[in-house]
Amino acid sequence: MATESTEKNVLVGVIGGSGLYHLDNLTLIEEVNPETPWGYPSSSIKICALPSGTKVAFLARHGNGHTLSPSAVPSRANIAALKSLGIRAILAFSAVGSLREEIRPGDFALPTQIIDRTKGIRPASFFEGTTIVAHTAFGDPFANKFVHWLEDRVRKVLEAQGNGVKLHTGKCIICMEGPQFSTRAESKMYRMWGADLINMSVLPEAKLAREAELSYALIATATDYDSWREEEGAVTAAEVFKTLTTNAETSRVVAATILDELHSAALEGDILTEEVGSMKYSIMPRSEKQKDEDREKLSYVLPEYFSS
Ligand SMILES: CSC[C@H]1O[C@H](OP(=O)(O)O)[C@H](O)[C@@H]1O
Ligand SMILES: Nc1ncnc2[nH]cnc12
Repeated sequence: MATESTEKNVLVGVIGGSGLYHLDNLTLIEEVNPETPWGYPSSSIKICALPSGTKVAFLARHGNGHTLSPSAVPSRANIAALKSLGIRAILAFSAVGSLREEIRPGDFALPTQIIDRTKGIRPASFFEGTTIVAHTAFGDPFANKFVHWLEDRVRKVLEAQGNGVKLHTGKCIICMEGPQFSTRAESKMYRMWGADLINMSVLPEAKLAREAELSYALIATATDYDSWREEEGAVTAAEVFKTLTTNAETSRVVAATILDELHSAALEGDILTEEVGSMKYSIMPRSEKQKDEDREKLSYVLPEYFSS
């Protein structure tokens, strides 16, 4: 399926979260809406050109017009559709709550760890429902080299902007089911567990990107302090919305500054090859009990292993 890729030469996909429904300074080339074996993505994917001519793909996680709740985001279709376009790296954005005093609303963070508090209602594997079993390594849930590559670049952009937005690195994000926010007790418990940030969207997105052998990193943009601060009101959507617009503007500046270089890095393959080949020993060996139709389905995301 990665055949369209080199023709289109779109190597970097951006997933926009709450508040981030488009990027700046892009010329729309075409909108595509691939039907994958897991259905259609959240919205059509916009293939756009940066001022340099470099192409990137943009997908709004909750759909255009934010019609999909976090539990209803068709993450398998999203990741499969991006892979089918030839994407190698996904830069995802997310509005998150902060579980630490020093991560202030308006700050950005690059998490390196995840705690899963989703409730098992989101399909979280391409192998689910097939006769093929795979156990994907997920100890380092984000693409280490990619995250490291982003650190200096994102920090520089934020410093140059001069609005005092800080970048926090090496943080742990907890992904809850939602759509309701956490109770105060849960919020405090997550802090005790060592979580620094909270959202409702990084899973199963990150797991599926890894299964599809795509490099995935998340820029977490803090909107609130969740509900752990004794003297303060618990988080509300109204509070989140207050910071969402400014965070989205800053995210667009970050994207506009780094996407060209990210495309070059993906082309050269130096930082974004870590995940390629990672599924080779995760998939149980071929057996006659595996159904051909399942192999065919999986060839959409992993043609390297399942194309006959
Ligand atoms: C709008 S508040 C909760 C909502 O915001 C985040 O969305 P995203 O990660 O797509 O930016 C969070 O994960 C929740 O889905
Ligand atoms: N406090 C919070 N909890 C979960 N997801 C969020 N997204 C933004 N703020 C959040």
